Amino acid sequence: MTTHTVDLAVIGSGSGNSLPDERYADRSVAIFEEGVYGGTCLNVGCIPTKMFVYAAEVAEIAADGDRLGVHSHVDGADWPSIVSRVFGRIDPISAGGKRYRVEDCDNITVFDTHVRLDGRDADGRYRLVTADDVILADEVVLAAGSRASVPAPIADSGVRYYTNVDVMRLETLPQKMIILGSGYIAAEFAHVFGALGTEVSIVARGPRMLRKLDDDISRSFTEIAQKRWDLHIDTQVVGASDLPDGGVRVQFADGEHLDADVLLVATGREPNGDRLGLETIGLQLADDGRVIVDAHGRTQAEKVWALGDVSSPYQLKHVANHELRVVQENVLKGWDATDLESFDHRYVPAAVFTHPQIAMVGLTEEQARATGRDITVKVQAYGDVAYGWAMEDSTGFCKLIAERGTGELLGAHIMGPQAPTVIQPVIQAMSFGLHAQQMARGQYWIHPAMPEVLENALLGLDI
Ligand SMILES: Cc1cc2nc3c(=O)[nH]c(=O)nc-3n(C[C@H](O)[C@H](O)[C@H](O)COP(=O)(O)OP(=O)(O)OC[C@H]3O[C@@H](n4cnc5c(N)ncnc54)[C@H](O)[C@@H]3O)c2cc1C
Ligand SMILES: NC(=O)c1ccc[n+]([C@@H]2O[C@H](COP(=O)([O-])OP(=O)(O)OC[C@H]3O[C@@H](n4cnc5c(N)ncnc54)[C@H](O)[C@@H]3O)[C@@H](O)[C@H]2O)c1
Repeated sequence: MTTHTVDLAVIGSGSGNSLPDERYADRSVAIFEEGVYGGTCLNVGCIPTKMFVYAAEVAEIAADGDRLGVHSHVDGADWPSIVSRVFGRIDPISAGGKRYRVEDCDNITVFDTHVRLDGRDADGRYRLVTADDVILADEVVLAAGSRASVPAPIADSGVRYYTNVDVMRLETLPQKMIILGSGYIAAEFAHVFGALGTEVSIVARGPRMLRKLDDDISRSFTEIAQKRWDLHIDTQVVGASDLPDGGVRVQFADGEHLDADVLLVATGREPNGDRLGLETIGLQLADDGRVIVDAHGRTQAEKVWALGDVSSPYQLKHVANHELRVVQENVLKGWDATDLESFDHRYVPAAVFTHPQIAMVGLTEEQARATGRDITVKVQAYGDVAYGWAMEDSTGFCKLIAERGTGELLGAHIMGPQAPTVIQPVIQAMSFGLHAQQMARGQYWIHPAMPEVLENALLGLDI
């Protein structure tokens, strides 16, 4: 065992990798990464999925051409070439990021291994232990992310299953895929594989897909999903077995089963705090497994900070990055500084890059009603504004929720083409306190562009 002493230890190279910027040049820093350098978003999350999503989108548009008088069709997808294009672009970014830290940053040491905490030494420094090294650190940042959670009937069955980590590197496009789960990851991969030619079955334990979203979105999306994919709702999985042809069988509680070439598990993600030895420094986890932090990113152990999926209520990259910026400032200011920066979780937006695309910010209608405030709701169809009408869109809509009287915007939920882009002005309005009337009439809206769906929704609110 070799012992090293550093000022700061960072566990996780996702958002954590960005922490030591030039202002940290006079501090010695250890970065620990047990997986691929750069973390989930870059390697197995946001970035590769959206590269596949874009390819799927191109296939969708081509397949839809005839409806508009453009004779186009999809001859099939060259899956191996898509995979090699996607990872041919991503893998060098990961390798380059690691090389930069190892070769160009004199104050930084990268340990490419699992690490866990092991109490404190006699001087109060934190002990971090790997298979070969002991690292003593004055300060620690937990940025260890989350991992796919696999339900017991699948984990215990011993079948070969895939998660976001390996499904994007399949050698061939499966003919049939079962996706277990009906949240973000299920909706995005169903779109990707379905559009590229796989027969997709989705197994949802509840009555609808995307159940955490606003009811109108969840209900409408489920109706669309039922037409596009083989959707099994209210279905409990009790086991699984390998088939002689290399496929997999998933067994349901009602005695029915489904067979496919590939099983993708997309049933939520659990924070990695349980694998960090936090009990040795007196830290307990919240009931949902998150590391508990205050508004400044401080845990209950002095000079141990946390950010991103390991501690955040939002498992989103833009939130992990925001929390990183807050903790980055705060570590420089010092644990007891009176002017620490705070996390801003007031208006966290999110998007599901499925088909049609979905985006939201603020409260759902149900949550808004539960506040007891007098609310007004407007649902504006894409097809009733010029560009949506030109596209002959028949399913898209924008739902706005505001307070009657003040016009304060409380929530926005959009399903339709470019929803994650169309929603951005509402995020801005809510973040800067712009109310519905000012937002609708205090600016021009380019005609006939898609955001007119937002303008019309604002004007339709009964304030
Ligand atoms: C398929 C998928 C698609 C997604 N798409 C989007 C999207 O479109 N938009 C969006 O906003 N979010 C998306 N997300 C969520 C987003 O990827 C995460 O919220 C974000 O990456 C979390 O960043 P992080 O830095 O907290 O953790 P991570 O990026 O997961 O980094 C943590 C790192 O810590 C390492 N680690 C953990 N424990 C240890 C240990 N004990 N020792 C050493 N190393 C350790 C891990 O190997 C990991 O690399 C997606 C997630 C998935 C799975
Ligand atoms: N576009 C994006 O921003 C994006 C994309 C993908 C993932 N993510 C992030 O990653 C997180 C994880 O994604 P996800 O889709 O795995 O989680 P999710 O929370 O969105 O959905 C989990 C799904 O699994 C189901 N489920 C949970 N336990 C189950 C069990 N035991 N048996 C059967 N079904 C079960 C739930 O009912 C739900 O449908 C998301 O919450 C999101 O924060 C974001």
